[in-house]
Amino acid sequence: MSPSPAPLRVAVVGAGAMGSDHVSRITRRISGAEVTAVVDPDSARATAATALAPGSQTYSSFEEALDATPIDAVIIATPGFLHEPVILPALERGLAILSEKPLSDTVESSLRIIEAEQRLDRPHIQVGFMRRFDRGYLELRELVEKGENGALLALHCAHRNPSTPPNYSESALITDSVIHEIDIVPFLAGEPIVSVEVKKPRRNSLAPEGLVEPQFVLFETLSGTLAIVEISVNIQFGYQVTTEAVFESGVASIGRAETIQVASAGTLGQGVTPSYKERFGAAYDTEIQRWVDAAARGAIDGPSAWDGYLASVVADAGVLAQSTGEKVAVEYALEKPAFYEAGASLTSTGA
Ligand SMILES: NC(=O)C1=CN([C@@H]2O[C@H](COP(=O)(O)OP(=O)(O)OC[C@H]3O[C@@H](n4cnc5c(N)ncnc54)[C@H](O)[C@@H]3O)[C@@H](O)[C@H]2O)C=CC1
Ligand SMILES: O=C1[C@@H](O)[C@H](O)[C@@H](O)[C@H](O)[C@H]1O
Repeated sequence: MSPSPAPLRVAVVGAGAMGSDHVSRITRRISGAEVTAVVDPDSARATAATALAPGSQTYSSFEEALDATPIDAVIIATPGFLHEPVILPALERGLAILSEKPLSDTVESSLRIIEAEQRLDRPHIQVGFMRRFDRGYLELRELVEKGENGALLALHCAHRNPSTPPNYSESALITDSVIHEIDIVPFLAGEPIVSVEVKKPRRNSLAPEGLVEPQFVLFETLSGTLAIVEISVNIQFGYQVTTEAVFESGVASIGRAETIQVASAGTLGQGVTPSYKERFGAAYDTEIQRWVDAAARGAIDGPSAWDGYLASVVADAGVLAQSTGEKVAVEYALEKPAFYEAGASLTSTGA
């Protein structure tokens, strides 16, 4: 029997909500990888996360970790505007990279990242659009592809968070939250988003002062499928992400039955997941396992930096639509480079 390959040595950069969740995931549920470095300038957070991964060390910067210990791969879980300063040195060293969504906070930064990546021999960056690994979304996409119910006409999407973290701004509704629908709508429809419009109903008085939400974001795809997204981020009751798809001869819905339904004492009840960690727990596990397995063979297996770039272009248009109230056309300045075509089983969105 040949010996099993050495585990992938992973640095997790950013040990907040998502980073510490990934540390725990890799340690407990993922095979073929181990967390060897946790990077966070907040030493209490770094220390708490290393406690989840026996043998890992804390570092206050990515550079310090790179100098101190061998690293094969990096998970980037800092706020979006801090992804590029980690991605660029990681690319220079040829590391496998899992960047949490968004790829970066601006189109310009996303462009710099894809330019730098294309200097390498193949894609190294996978973006954390985990919905592409969620069973419900995958089944819905299969239904669209089979075409048995006719063409996909429309998507009703609800994206509901119980509350917002500090410093959550109006543009974050698009760049931090709806960015998931910006990725998943083309994934389901098989074609790119071409316009975006934002409408604002009566404001939720439970939202922090100055935050105007909920909002309704209307996307149109190339052949005219409409996706309407309700984004509510202080809805209190729990975390809920649902989609109803309207076909020519049928409807399909996902996301309403993540927990057991109980009929008792004259009521029919069902729990609601408290956060994204429970709602998408299985999807994150699959995403990270497939990223690790792909890294071992020198590949990615999921949304690429190109998908991250496309999402940043749509998000930009969405933020403009928030302020103008007008329909904004999405202009993609680049054609998809051949570099991003090869071996990308989950990356094709037709753009
Ligand atoms: N895929 C998903 O469903 C989710 C993805 N995310 C994404 O994960 C990323 C992190 O978000 P959260 O964990 O919610 O944020 P967070 O605020 O909880 O954690 C961010 C951490 O980064 C650390 N940090 C700041 N500067 C740093 C630096 N230079 N080097 C290393 N660490 C640094 C902070 O001290 C903090 O501990 C974001 O990109 C976010 O969009 C977040 C939640 C869910
Ligand atoms: O990515 C996530 C958060 O950053 C974002 O703030 C939430 O709105 C999303 O539901 C969650 O999946």
